[in-house]
Amino acid sequence: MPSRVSRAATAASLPQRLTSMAQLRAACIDLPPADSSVDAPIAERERTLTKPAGSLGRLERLTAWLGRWQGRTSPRLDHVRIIVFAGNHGVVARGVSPWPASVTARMVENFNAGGAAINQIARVGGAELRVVPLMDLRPTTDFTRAPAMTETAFLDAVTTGMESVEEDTDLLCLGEMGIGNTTAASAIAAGLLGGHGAQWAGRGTGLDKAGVVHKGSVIDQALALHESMLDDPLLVAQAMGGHELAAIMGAVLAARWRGIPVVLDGFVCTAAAAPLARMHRQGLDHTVLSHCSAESGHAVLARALGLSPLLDFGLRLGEASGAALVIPLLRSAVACHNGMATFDQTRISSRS
Ligand SMILES: Cc1cc2ncn([C@H]3O[C@H](COP(=O)(O)O)[C@@H](O)[C@H]3O)c2cc1C
Ligand SMILES: O=C(O)c1cccnc1
Repeated sequence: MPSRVSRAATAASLPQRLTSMAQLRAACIDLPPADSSVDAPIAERERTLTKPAGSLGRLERLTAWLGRWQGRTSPRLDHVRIIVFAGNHGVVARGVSPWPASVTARMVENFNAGGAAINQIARVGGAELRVVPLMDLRPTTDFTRAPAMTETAFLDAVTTGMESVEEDTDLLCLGEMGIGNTTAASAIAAGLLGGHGAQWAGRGTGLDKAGVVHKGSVIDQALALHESMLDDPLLVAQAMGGHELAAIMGAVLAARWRGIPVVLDGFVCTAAAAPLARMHRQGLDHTVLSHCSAESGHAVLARALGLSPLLDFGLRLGEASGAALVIPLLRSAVACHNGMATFDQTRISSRS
């Protein structure tokens, strides 16, 4: 049975540190598949458990998903890790967020002091939380004037994301903090999927109607400036993304190579990972989407990527808060699969 051992062997072909776009491109295209040998044993055990067949609905599908990406017939959630990547955005100078860029650093302090929403939800989910600030929170270039990142800065950020994924992780929940990053996320979505800024711009942290219109026009300026890059998903991420978004992409990619299932957070996190789905049709198959964000555009983006959100709670925070919120659901799925009695162990049978 292909197991964690052979997966460790494939991980060796993911470069430790990216030094060229060609290397990154190859890692995005030549992806390891799921371990489908665990599908039959998991389905077989599911059939024997003391419940009507299929009655745990999506929980059963989540168990099967965890098993095939972990390469385990009995999926485990012993080491659940949350990473929040933080970065700043030059495009904030264009007035696209009601909050100043300095809030990014203040929120990193808040995460480290345990005072943010994600700290509370992570504790409830029994998950370890790590916060990774990118480039000492130096902002990207305003992408209405030039590419957000040089190739080197982009590859460094992707590499940091890759390096942040610890090998012994059973489930990785990803999120971000970065004032202005809903503008970057909208620009990436527009760059990858088409459409004008107005179709992708949302309220973010609380813009009014006029603010959203302005944000849409800022995105249109970026799309016009970087038009020649729009047919290359990685260049879209470099030109209009951000450091923390590139790191999320790197972490999702590294998790794929290391046999680690991933929970994506809201609109920003989904947009950050989206280039991987454009590089490879199954590029996000090892991920689930925690929720549908209230940020307009997320439902459309999720549908276009073939992701079906687990929750619809009106969340619009980021910070991996939605991703962390579904950890108890996944723990419940695994607990049922691994812990329930089988019909053979009980006196329950389908005939009287
Ligand atoms: C206090 C505070 C805490 C946050 N936690 C996440 N975000 C969220 O809001 C930001 C994106 O929204 P925009 O593009 O409108 O700036 C990101 O940092 C995101 O994680 C926050 C925003 C604020 C203000
Ligand atoms: O859905 C998100 O990721 C989101 C929405 C609003 C603000 N920050 C993040």
